[in-house]
Amino acid sequence: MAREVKIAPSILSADFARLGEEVRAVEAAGADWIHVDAMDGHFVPNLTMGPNVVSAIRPHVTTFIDVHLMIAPAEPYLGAFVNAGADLVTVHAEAGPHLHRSLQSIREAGAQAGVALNPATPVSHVEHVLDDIDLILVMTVNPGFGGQAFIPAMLEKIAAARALVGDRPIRIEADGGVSPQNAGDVVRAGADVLVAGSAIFGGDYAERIRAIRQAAG
Ligand SMILES: O=C(CO)[C@H](O)[C@H](O)COP(=O)(O)O
Ligand SMILES: [Fe+2]
Repeated sequence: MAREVKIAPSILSADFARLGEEVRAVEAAGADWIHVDAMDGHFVPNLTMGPNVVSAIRPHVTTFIDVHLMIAPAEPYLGAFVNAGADLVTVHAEAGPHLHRSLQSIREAGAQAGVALNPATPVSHVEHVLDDIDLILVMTVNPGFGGQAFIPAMLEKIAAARALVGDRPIRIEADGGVSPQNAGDVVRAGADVLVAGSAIFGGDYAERIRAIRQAAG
């Protein structure tokens, strides 16, 4: 089945002092989604943004907003991220014992639900929640920072995630170190959403998005 590949610039690498302008610019440059990385300084060793940043950027774009929560516990904040304007909220499988409950809360609040897997977490962790998710986010770096090198062993994991979902309408998102150099391999392995932060921000956004899309095939 041919899948339309979505390019999702991560605003982790944007200029935080000009976020409204930055999201408008990547939307105009051809971004399909906007990826928002929320980090809590506990689940990952970095602090970034919360629901107030999502509500601040929401009026600037019509683009689908994809929120990646690297926070534990996530449960108390799920409704706030959806109410702020997230179209999809992804929680980490490693972030707490009640993954199914978190996924139900996201959908009940009105957004699509995703599960993220750290590099060492097997895809079998989502086997029993496949009816409750819209996306599997395969971390292709260790979560916490932009600008890290893609972990090649994650190509096999993307393929395992694709095989696991079968015919279900579940997207597979690759997040971390994605660039024109590896986008082709990542899509051939089975991903259909490509997150890219450092490979897009800091240059000509349209040109960089086009290069990733072209490499994705
Ligand atoms: O979730 C993330 C880090 O935890 C980011 O989305 C990811 O790292 C994107 O940035 P880059 O493309 O620069 O790797
Ligand atoms: Fe992310």
